Amino acid sequence: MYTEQPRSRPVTVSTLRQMKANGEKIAMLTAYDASFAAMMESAGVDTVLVGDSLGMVAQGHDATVPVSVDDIVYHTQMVRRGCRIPLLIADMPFMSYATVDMALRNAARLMQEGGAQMVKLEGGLNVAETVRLLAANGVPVCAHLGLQPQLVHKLGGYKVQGREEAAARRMLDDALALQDAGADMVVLECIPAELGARLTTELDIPTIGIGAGVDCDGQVLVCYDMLDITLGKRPKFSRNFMDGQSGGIAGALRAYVSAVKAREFPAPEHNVA
Ligand SMILES: Nc1nc(=O)c2c([nH]1)NC[C@@H]1CN(c3ccc(C(=O)N[C@@H](CCC(=O)O)C(=O)O)cc3)CN21
Ligand SMILES: CC(C)C(=O)C(=O)O
Ligand SMILES: [Mg+2]
Repeated sequence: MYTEQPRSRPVTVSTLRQMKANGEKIAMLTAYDASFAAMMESAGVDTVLVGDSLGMVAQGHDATVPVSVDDIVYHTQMVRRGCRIPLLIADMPFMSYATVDMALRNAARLMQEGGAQMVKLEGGLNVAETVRLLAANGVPVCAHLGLQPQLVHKLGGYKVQGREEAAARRMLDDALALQDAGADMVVLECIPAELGARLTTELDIPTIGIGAGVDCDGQVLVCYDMLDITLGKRPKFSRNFMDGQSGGIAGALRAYVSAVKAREFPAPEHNVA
């Protein structure tokens, strides 16, 4: 069991860099309201993401596409009131960074109105210039490669990415371009574990995996999946942390943090390819 003392100081971008350097795994979860955020803080979660997955698990849509900037601002405000220690990241929704001007304006809203400390956006080379301008304006940025759920209507479904060597190489180029543009972190979603390991070795910035193998610098899950309250099917890469422990939701959150820190999650059965 993870028995470190709870943190007394807020997690920053440099804390996360230091964790990568020290080989301490980063535990991230999504949160959409103050109560869950507070429980995550108590459980030792390092960083909390107000994900656009809220469009699916909270709003009941079958994609993240309908989520608006107003929605993310509203949920980020709620999460902000629940926790002070974890680094607070807000997803930029579909079409909210279609132009650099829009990206700057909407990132400003997530930080100034929502209280986010970092914004996350999906894409590779196509968003590198956007990332560069955000970074130049003091906006910490988390990139998001592999499966990009906002592209579901182009992809035709939620599928594993980077299986072929050519696609893996393109993803590596994308990741290096994003890092060069000033990204502080990158989420890797639904890719072979070997590719997650390769990207983690090649990059100086921390990698956070979701269905990307145990060798990423950290892990993230949609909290509804790990608490087994997801509407419909839970992705194969998730695990029900309510199982095998008697501490309720607080226990499940602690079990997740502990399993990530101990490299026990994800296990080979959670690998996607
Ligand atoms: N509840 C929930 N969990 C998530 O992880 C999540 C969301 N919602 N919404 C936004 C995106 C969409 N994501 C998804 C959604 C579905 C699969 C999925 O069904 N994957 C298949 C394997 C993929 C394949 O067939 O190649 C699976 O069985 O897990 C994966 C990621 C990840 N994110
Ligand atoms: C699954 C994570 C990485 C995400 O982007 C979300 O929750 O929206
Ligand atoms: Mg998202």
